[in-house]
Formats: sequence, structure tokens, C-alpha cells
Amino acid sequence: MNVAEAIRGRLIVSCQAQEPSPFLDTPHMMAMASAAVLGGAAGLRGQGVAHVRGMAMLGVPVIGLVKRSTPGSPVYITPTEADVTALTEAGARIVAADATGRPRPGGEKLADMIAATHAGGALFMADVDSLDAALAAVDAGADLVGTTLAGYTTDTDVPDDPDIALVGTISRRCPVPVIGEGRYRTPAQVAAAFDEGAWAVVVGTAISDPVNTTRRFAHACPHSPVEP
Ligand SMILES: CC(=O)N[C@H](C=O)[C@@H](O)[C@H](O)[C@H](O)COP(=O)(O)O
Repeated sequence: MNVAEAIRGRLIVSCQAQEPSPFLDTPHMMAMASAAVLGGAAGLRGQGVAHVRGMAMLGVPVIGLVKRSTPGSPVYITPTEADVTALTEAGARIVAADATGRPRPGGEKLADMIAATHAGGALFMADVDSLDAALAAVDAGADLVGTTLAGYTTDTDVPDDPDIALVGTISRRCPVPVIGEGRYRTPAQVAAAFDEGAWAVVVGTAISDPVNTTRRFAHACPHSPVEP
């Protein structure tokens, strides 16, 4: 079965951690990813070459990315072709990268990122914020489009809810699988994305970030301290 078919109609769990999470190291993140697979995830999304290499041993396709800030560019999800190559060498079956149309570091072109992904034997997932970005990414050769960056590229506050309407808009206009991603917190939201035409849905924080999950419950308690 090809990799896109393997995730069709299924859940993908993004397993990422930020400081000060105790899950930052690869063994802990692999344990988190193993739990996701046991729970029914058909794919994983992992950040960083070491985590991707570990997750690639868990028997389901891994969407790999590298998060890195780069001088002079707002792009931080897999900014360069060198990142792409490192991810495919680590076993990523799909490489995810910013495809919002914002300037990439060193003026690298999206089409070259996609070519490097294909040269490494992987599919390219365009992380977009809009229909226009999705259409441009498909023109450039993207194999899948994700709504990953919707709500994160303007000066306005990040919304609470996922952009399920954008999944529908892109699905109706783009001939490639559309992945719902970003701020999915409930099974009902996941089901709604499939109703809008999603090929698969990625859930991260709500499943794989116990610090955030604990914080949500703690905030419901009357004596919780205010966040610093
Ligand atoms: C915007 C951005 O940098 N998104 C990143 C992309 O890999 C991750 O930080 C998210 O956790 C991931 O997209 C899953 O989304 P959520 O954790 O909301 O389910």
C-alpha cells in the first residue's frame, strides 16, 4: 500500500515537545509515539531528525519536519533543502514544510524543496495557511496539503478552534489529499474535518502533550496559580 493510502481516513498523531517538557528526548518521544500507534494512529508526525529516525521504527509512516528559526525569514517548519535531505535519510515517508509563500531563507524555492523530497523517495506535505498557498503548492508539485499554519501567519491572536472550513475550501479546489491539522482538540472536530473532505487529520498537543493537557484541567480548579 502506498503511503497516502495508508493514512487515508485515519488519524495521525503529532508527537512533539517543547522545553520544559520531560518528553524532549528521543526515547520518551518514541514511547509517546508507540502509545499513539497502540491507540490507533495510522501515522506519526515528528520534529527533528533524531525523533523521526526513532519513530520510523514503529511500523507506521512518519511525517518528518525540522523546526528551526532562520535569520531574515519567518519560515520555521523545515526551512531548507538540507533539512529535507536529513529527514528523508532518517526515514521520513512524508516531509512537511512551510508552504505559505513567505520568503524562505536564502531565497530557496518551494519547487526545489519538493524536488529534494522526491529525490529522497518521500512525499511532500505543504503546510499552508490559505487556499492561495495550497493552490501554489500543488502547482509546484506538492503531494499533500495540510492546514497546519492556518491562524499562525497573521498578527491576530491564534484562534482556539481548528480551521475546518479551510479544509473544505481546499478539498473542493485541490486535486491532492488535504490533511486537517492545527488545534484539533475533540473527536467531534476530527469527524467534522472528514465531513469537509479531509483525507486524514493530525492531532498533536491534545494527545501528545501531557503538560498542556494537565494545564487545561488545572485551570478549571479554583485555587490554580496564575501562569507566569
Ligand atoms: C503551528 C505549528 O508550528 N505547528 C506545528 C507543526 O508541526 C506543531 O507545533 C503542532 O503541534 C502540530 O501542527 C499539531 O497541531 P496541534 O498541536 O495544534 O494539534
